Amino acid sequence: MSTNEELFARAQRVIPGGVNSPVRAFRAVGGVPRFVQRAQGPYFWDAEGRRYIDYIGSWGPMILGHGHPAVLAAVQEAAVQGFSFGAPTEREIELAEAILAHLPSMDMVRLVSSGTEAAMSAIRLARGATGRKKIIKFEGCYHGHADALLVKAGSGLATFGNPTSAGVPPEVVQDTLVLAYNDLAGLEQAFAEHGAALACLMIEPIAGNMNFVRASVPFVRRCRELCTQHGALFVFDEVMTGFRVALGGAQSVYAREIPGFVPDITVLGKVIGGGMPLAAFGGRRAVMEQLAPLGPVYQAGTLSGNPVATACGLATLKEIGKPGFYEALARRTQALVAGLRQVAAEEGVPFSGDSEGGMFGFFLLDALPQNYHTVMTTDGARFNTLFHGLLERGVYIAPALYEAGFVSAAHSDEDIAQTVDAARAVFRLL
Ligand SMILES: Cc1ncc(COP(=O)(O)O)c(CN[C@@H](CN)CCC(=O)O)c1O
Repeated sequence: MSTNEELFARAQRVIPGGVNSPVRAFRAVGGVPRFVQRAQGPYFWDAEGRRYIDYIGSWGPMILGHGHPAVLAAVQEAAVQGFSFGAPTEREIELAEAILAHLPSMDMVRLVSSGTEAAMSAIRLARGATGRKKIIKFEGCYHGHADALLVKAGSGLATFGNPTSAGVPPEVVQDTLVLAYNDLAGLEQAFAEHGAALACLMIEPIAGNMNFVRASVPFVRRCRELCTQHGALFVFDEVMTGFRVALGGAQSVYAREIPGFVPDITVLGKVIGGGMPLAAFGGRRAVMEQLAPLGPVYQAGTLSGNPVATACGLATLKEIGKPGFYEALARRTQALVAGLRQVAAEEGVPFSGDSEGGMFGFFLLDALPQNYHTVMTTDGARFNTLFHGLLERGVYIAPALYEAGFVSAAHSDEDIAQTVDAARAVFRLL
């Protein structure tokens, strides 16, 4: 049996950074990544046989926990029928219908293989449907690694972006405007100056890539109003929040406060694939029918709507659609955050936390941040001590202070209690 350290050394010889996605390398927190051997329910076991309570769950997809029997059976059955055809299947229709049943803002949906692909395609669709080039995104929101979205704020926030990655030519992001999250004044200014040229505004409604920051209701309402007024499409990136915070996604949470609220395009991923490579984007029929083969906006994918992935997603959606699922999940997630808040207070550690459905976040700050700048005032060294202290005690949270956490239906009250006890011991060290 190889140790995590041996596997990491071997991995780094053949895979850049030893990982296939950067956050897995523990570079923000230091130390050696845990190589997962197997997972079941709320747990995974690493290469050295150690068990962890898993609060990442593949960054959101594993809402049922690992190895749910009904999902496993559906995947096994689909695999026997065939891995991939490059031809239409009934199951893709079933999954599309299941998604649309819960998201009344969408008349049609296109299945793809990753959130990046879905977000990238949504941008192209918005540009094709409006005939406009400029887009708005927000600092701290992550929409995958498509070139036009790897951008940080320009010199002044309300200026067009600069690439955040080598290999992205400045001209590719020159039409991307990066604004401050929850900043109404900046939003008004951007639309006043650029409204007629805007194809879309894309936002993470609850920003899980800033740990857990909610767009305020007034801010979402104003985004909706300004997009409508200026003819720009309002794109909700619900790759993380879709079917995670509620059966109707974050858009259903905002619709409770903003009567009749709907985005124009929704980007989905993670939960709808149940842990397999599957994502989607959808919206009103008039917009979606701009897509090839019907319309002029090209978009394609060899493994789009993959028969095994769609079986996994369908079985997952069937389970989470059962009565009481989200109420129970939200209760347990709230209990986790409340427990952490309690022990942080007992140990005198600054703490603020929030959750919606099965998604949560917390900050070693006295108050919940409203934007990226405030999130990044967190004491990184203190977070890293917390991260490793929990890891040593068998609790696996995100290896970065700007990432969210996820509770599954498989996490028990005992798992939550064990996590809070571990946190109490670590808070004592901070
Ligand atoms: C709101 C949102 N939109 C798009 C994406 C990109 O999805 P993927 O291409 O990684 O499937 C993501 C991906 N989330 C990260 C977690 N912060 C995935 C983890 C990783 O990059 O390894 C997302 O959170």
